[in-house]
Amino acid sequence: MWYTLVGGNREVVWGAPFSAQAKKMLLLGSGELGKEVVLEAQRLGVETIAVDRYEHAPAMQVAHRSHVIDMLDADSLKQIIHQEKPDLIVPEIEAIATEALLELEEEGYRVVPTARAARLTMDREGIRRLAAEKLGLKVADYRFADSLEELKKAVAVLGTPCVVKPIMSSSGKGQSVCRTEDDVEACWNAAMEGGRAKNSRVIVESFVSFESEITLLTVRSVSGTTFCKPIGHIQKDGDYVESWQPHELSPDQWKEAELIAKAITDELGGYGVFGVELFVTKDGIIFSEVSPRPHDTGMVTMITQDLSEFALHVRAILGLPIPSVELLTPGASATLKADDASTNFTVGGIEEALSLPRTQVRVFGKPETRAGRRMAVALSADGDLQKARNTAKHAASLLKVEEYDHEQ
Ligand SMILES: Nc1ncnc2c1ncn2[C@@H]1O[C@H](COP(=O)(O)OP(=O)(O)OP(=O)(O)O)[C@@H](O)[C@H]1O
Ligand SMILES: NCC(=O)N[C@@H]1O[C@H](COP(=O)([O-])[O-])[C@@H](O)[C@H]1O
Ligand SMILES: [Mg+2]
Repeated sequence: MWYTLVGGNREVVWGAPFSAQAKKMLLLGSGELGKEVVLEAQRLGVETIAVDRYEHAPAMQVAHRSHVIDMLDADSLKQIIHQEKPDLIVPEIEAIATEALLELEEEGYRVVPTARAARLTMDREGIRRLAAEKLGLKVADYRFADSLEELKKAVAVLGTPCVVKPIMSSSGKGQSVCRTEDDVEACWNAAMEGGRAKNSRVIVESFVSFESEITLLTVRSVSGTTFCKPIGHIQKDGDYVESWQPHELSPDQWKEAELIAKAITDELGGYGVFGVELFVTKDGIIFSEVSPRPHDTGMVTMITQDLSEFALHVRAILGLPIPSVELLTPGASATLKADDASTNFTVGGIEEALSLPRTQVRVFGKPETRAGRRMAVALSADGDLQKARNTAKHAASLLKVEEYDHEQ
């Protein structure tokens, strides 16, 4: 190994990709968020390896190389890590055999932000018990259930409406609102069909009537803890459709939100971006969940901040300083989702969307659609936040996923 040390530390010196001195970053999960992480890592000359459960995932299309494995299988995960020997293992989704990450960390591998954080946030039970029972953060009342019978009992205790979610899922998959006791069975079935892992445990939460919901991006780096301006968002069927930054909070709300975000991220530890999801209610701020990685609603930072959440994540995990984060303009994002499953489709309307002022699009390049699958996002900036939101929504509405017609 060869190092130049000019007042820096060894960890932040690296050679060219593919060389023996390269800094190697391996992503577990290669969706739209990972794609941006890879691009930012490459800007700093890092060698990138993308891993996911299917071929041609978005981050694989921009990484130096890729592997397709079952990331829920501990042996496959360990095998690929031992083969690649990355300097950094970067979980990009929850559904990973996190017990393998704990072992790999013991062996000396660096897991971002830590293997324990990946473990605790991989299922809703770990993070919920930590937040509510260890840290005493305000959360919606909750119960866990392993069968339809247990779910019926839990709903009877919590009352309706309540929200039923598989303990391991994301982007709202398998989540449903139980409005009356007659809905319980349908909610149970939805959770069994929609969860990411073969696990029949669910969480049921009292429904929170929030005024708004926000993501507080919190960055832990060598420079300390930094908060981005709050991101407001709207979710449909448990998945985000629109986000904007900044979301106005009163000074008291801001203070409470920061305290919660600091408490949970300090507890999880390590370096990186965390997406702290909070409900803003008349009676204060309620903790919902946290991603120990960039957040989908945070894609808006690609147009609002000097350093996007992806650039921040990469800097933080590489041990580089983050002296400040600037919000350059108010802005908004809106998503394009597919209506049906297809392997033979086109994404159109890009020209029309880009004819709107201060608007950009990101087309993720996913090889297949599914009903409700996020395929692209529109980003708009404007000094007037409401205008930015309207433009982003308009741009997203112009984007279309269509079945490819051979006859045309
Ligand atoms: N207890 C609740 N009360 C009211 N709304 C809720 C509750 N839990 C979840 N929601 C709504 O559903 C959305 C998704 O829930 P949650 O974040 O728990 O799911 P997720 O599948 O982890 O989503 P993601 O992966 O996108 O963060 C929330 O942002 C919120 O809009
Ligand atoms: N809310 C979490 C989230 O947005 N995660 C992002 O979606 C991808 C999975 O998408 P897919 O289900 O379309 O493959 C993940 O890989 C990640 O980039
Ligand atoms: Mg969420």
